[in-house]
Order: sequence, then C-alpha cells, then structure tokens
Amino acid sequence: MPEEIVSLQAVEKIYQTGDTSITALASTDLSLSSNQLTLIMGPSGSGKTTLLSIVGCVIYPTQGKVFYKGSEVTGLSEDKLAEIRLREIGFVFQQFNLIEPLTALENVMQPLLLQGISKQDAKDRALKALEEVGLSDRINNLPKKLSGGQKQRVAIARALVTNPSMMLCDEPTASLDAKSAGIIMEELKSLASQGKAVIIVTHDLRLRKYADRIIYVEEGKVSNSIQHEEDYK
Ligand SMILES: Nc1ncnc2c1ncn2[C@@H]1O[C@H](COP(=O)(O)OP(=O)(O)OP(=O)(O)O)[C@@H](O)[C@H]1O
Repeated sequence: MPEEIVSLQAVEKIYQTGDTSITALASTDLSLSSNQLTLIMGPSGSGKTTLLSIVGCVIYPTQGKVFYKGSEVTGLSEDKLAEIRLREIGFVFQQFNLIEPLTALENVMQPLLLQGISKQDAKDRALKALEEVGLSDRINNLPKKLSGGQKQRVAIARALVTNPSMMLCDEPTASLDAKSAGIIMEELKSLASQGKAVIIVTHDLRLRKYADRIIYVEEGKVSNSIQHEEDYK
C-alpha cells in the first residue's frame, strides 16, 4: 500500500538577488508516496529543480512546512538535513557524478562508508546493488570504461545501496540514447513497484508512459492535472 513519504504544506521559495526577487515556487501543497513513479515536467525555468531540491531536503523553503515521513524537517539544522539525505534519499543526476578514479564497486560502496559501515559489509551490499541493476560483470571497471547507460546504472546502484525510501532523479535520461533511457526507466519503475517513491524531473516526453503520476510546474505553480499533456506533445 502506498504510504506518504514527503508532504509540502503551503511551501514557497523566493530567491532574492539584489533588488529583484524571483518566486521560483508559489505556495504549494503536495504529497508524494511510496510505490509511485512521479514525473515533474514543465518548461525551462519553471521551478522543477527548486521543487525537487525542497523535496530532497537540499534547500529550505522561504515559507511553509515540509514533512518527511510525518515529521517536520523545515526547522532542522543543515547537519540534520544532511543526515536525512544520506540515510533516506537516493539522488541520481544527468551527468552521473561518479568518482572517476574509483571502480564501479568502489563508487557504490561510498555512501555506506560515509555512514560508517564496515568495508566488508559495504562491499557485500554494493555487490548486491550492482547485481540488481544488472552490472555484476562490470564491478571492477572504472567509469571511463563504461557506456553512458552503464554509468547511470552504477549511479542508480549507488543511490539505492543505502535502501532509501525515496529516489530523486534530475534528468536521468537526458545524456542517454533511447535504448539506454528505456533500461534506466524500467529499473526506476521496478524500484517504485518494490516500494520506493521515485521522483523524476524531466523534459523527455517519452518518459510519460512510465509515470504513475505527472506533476506539471509552470511559472512556479504546481498542478497535478494530466490534462495539460496535449500541450507538451
Ligand atoms: N539560487 C538561485 N538564485 C536565484 N534564482 C534562482 C536560483 N535557482 C533558481 N533560480 C530561479 O528560479 C526559477 C526556477 O528555477 P529552477 O532551476 O527551479 O527551474 P527548472 O524548471 O528546474 O529549470 P530547467 O528546466 O531549465 O532546469 C528560475 O527563474 C531561476 O532563474
């Protein structure tokens, strides 16, 4: 059964630069649940990354409250938020962000080592995560010896190795060909069906077929309706 992972109550984000203030996100109420793959779509500059960053406890809203699994996180210190990110949230980015001098296995072990888990346990769990994304035969490869799709699968393994409740993905398929993008989306869809909340910011209209839910952001305003779908064809 889907459970609420994150909820936003009257959340607003205003960026102040000099005399100008930009409302990146207008007052927003939103609830994101486990077992769901949610796409966040909308034009460039509309506020998608801002929304993802607030959901991911990366930035604080200017107004409103954010709850993670029912507890308010808006008033927490930077350190506490970092701890929530490390333990509860997996991040996947367009450019993979792998550490180049480390092998696939070592990259996936990193979040566990940061959590203070022993090297042997970290290795066992990283091997499992790499197996889950179908990369058991590439564990000793350096990132430069992997294709784009394989790099993104290592990045997904690194994001899921801590068993997070939520995976946040910023344009995860934008650097990939159609076939690799399909493999990545199948992987993310499968993680959602296993119980994670998977949230994906994308411009890629082909991804809509994988979505349980599509959220549109336009000029900082969030709407849940998929009636706008035609506008984005
Ligand atoms: N740190 C910041 N300081 C000032 N303004 C910002 C900052 N970050 C974002 N903005 C502004 O807030 C608005 C929303 O930006 P955001 O990056 O959330 O949009 P986006 O929908 O993710 O865009 P894109 O699809 O191009 O990545 C934009 O007008 C942007 O210029």
